[in-house]
Amino acid sequence: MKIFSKEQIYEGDRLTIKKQNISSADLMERAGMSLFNWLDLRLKGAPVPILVFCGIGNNGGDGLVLARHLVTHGYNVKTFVVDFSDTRSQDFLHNYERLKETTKDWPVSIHDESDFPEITNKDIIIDAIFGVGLNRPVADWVINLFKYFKRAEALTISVDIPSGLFTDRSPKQEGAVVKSNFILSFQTPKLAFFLPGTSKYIEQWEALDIGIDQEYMQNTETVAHILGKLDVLPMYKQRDKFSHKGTFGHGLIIGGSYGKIGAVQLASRAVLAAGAGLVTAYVPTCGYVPLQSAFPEAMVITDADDKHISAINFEITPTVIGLGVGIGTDKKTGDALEAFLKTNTTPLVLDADGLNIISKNKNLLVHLPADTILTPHPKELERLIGVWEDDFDKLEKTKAFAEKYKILVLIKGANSIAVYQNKLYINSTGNPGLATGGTGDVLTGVITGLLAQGYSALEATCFGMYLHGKSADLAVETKGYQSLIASDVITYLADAYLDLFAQPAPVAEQPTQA
Ligand SMILES: NC(=O)C1=CN([C@@H]2O[C@H](COP(=O)(O)OP(=O)(O)OC[C@H]3O[C@@H](n4cnc5c(N)ncnc54)[C@H](OP(=O)(O)O)[C@@H]3O)[C@@H](O)[C@H]2O)[C@@H](O)CC1
Ligand SMILES: Nc1ncnc2c1ncn2[C@@H]1O[C@H](COP(=O)(O)OP(=O)(O)O)[C@@H](O)[C@H]1O
Ligand SMILES: [K+]
Repeated sequence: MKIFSKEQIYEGDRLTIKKQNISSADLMERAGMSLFNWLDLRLKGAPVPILVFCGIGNNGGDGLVLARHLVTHGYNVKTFVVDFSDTRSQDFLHNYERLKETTKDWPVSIHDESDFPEITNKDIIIDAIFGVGLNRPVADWVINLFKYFKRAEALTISVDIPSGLFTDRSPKQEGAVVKSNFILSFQTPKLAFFLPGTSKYIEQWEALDIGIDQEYMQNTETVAHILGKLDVLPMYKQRDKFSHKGTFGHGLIIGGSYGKIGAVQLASRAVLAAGAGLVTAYVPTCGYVPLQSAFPEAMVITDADDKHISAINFEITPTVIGLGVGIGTDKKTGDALEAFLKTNTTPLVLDADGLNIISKNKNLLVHLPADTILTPHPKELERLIGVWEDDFDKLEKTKAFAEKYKILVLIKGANSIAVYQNKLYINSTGNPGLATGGTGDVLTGVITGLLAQGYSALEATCFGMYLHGKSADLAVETKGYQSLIASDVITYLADAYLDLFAQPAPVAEQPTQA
């Protein structure tokens, strides 16, 4: 699913108005109506107090349309105008008048803290104060209103975007954003919903279709995408009846050091579980017995050194190499990696200490083959690209870094983001059960295994992080968040694959009356 920028959203509105020969007020009516339908379906006329807080722009206008429909359908509504500026939008004014014509209960203006109304935890707050038009820091008294909402512990539903959230930067002040329980976002979610610094203001979101021009939606290229099942399904490669293990490539995992051989075992098992035909592990000698005993499907090549990789030499011809899991940062290993990277041309996935070694010797970056995949968690990323101001800045810096070296960077996190050719691919699967040692090693293995089968770097990364997260989502159903361990993510990969083609369960038939 595409994530449109603020400029693209405004352009979509403009084009829709033109092509469908409607007014901007008509489009606002649709937006407000879609909010009403969503609420009405759930509330079914319940007399719960609904407090609609409107700004003075078009987000506020949407709130006024919603308020009007709630009034005409007999809901218990109170409307407030948060007067943060004198410049009201045309469509706000139009709907302000319409609401006044509909009810004697006119909107109440809020100018400062003394005007804050009483709110209880039984009420519903509709937050239609700021939308995507927010372009400067919010005034202190309005931030106090956001905090007042939070203290009230009422169910809070935001229109389009939680008020206070920018579309292109993080708010400077903690608490300067409405803490939403649910966001009803027009047509497309916003990038801020998925970034670690701003996602804390969001519990759930849903995109409401307001009939923005389909051709525009389809043909417009966006920087960011959120990856769901429908996005990764077309990447899936079917197996030919006459295929054999050679068809699916040979993954080589280079890594491990004394005490960290398990990382290589996890990554190598994941290579095969993702579907590669063969896997070989390249480890220090101490890894030989544990790997051969615990994992009979793998072939093992050992380094001359017992505890650390000291030279990377092998006679096989792997399709792809996954390098770095458990490898450590011993000086010998650093030298071995440098010598290897200067001659290697095989496609590469780099993770963990493999990345940390490169961070200390950035001259090595120019030796990475094009489309090398780097899989840093945020701390590893910082060592590679330096510090950033906020998540948006981090993404810009990562884009520039990936472009400079013609590589792909997968930033791991609750919503992992792949950065490639100036585009962002945001994963939608996964859960906090993955916050346990070794799950990153499994991810490296999955991506290596997919590359081995002929998936492109972008496909292997997107499909790999989707499957990895999906596997964890399915695993927690029986393992729970706390007990999930990295090996489970490998076990449940099978279910993640099967789930790609699972049909939705049929709606249970209603028993017919005799
Ligand atoms: N075609 C349509 O009608 C549709 C519209 N849609 C809806 O429109 C929403 C965007 O509306 P919007 O552009 O009017 O901006 P909105 O977010 O309401 O802000 C209002 C104004 O406040 C100002 N301002 C900004 N920051 C400020 C600050 N810190 N403190 C004080 N003032 C500040 C700034 O104006 P400025 O003062 O800069 O001139 C800004 O313009 C979108 O989210 C969606 O809900 C949908 O219904 C689809 C169809
Ligand atoms: N809260 C979370 N929600 C979803 N995924 C998570 C969460 N925490 C961690 N992950 C995922 O788990 C993996 C952890 O990787 P990493 O930090 O490298 O761990 P390790 O080095 O122990 O293998 C990444 O794929 C990351 O995206
Ligand atoms: K809002």
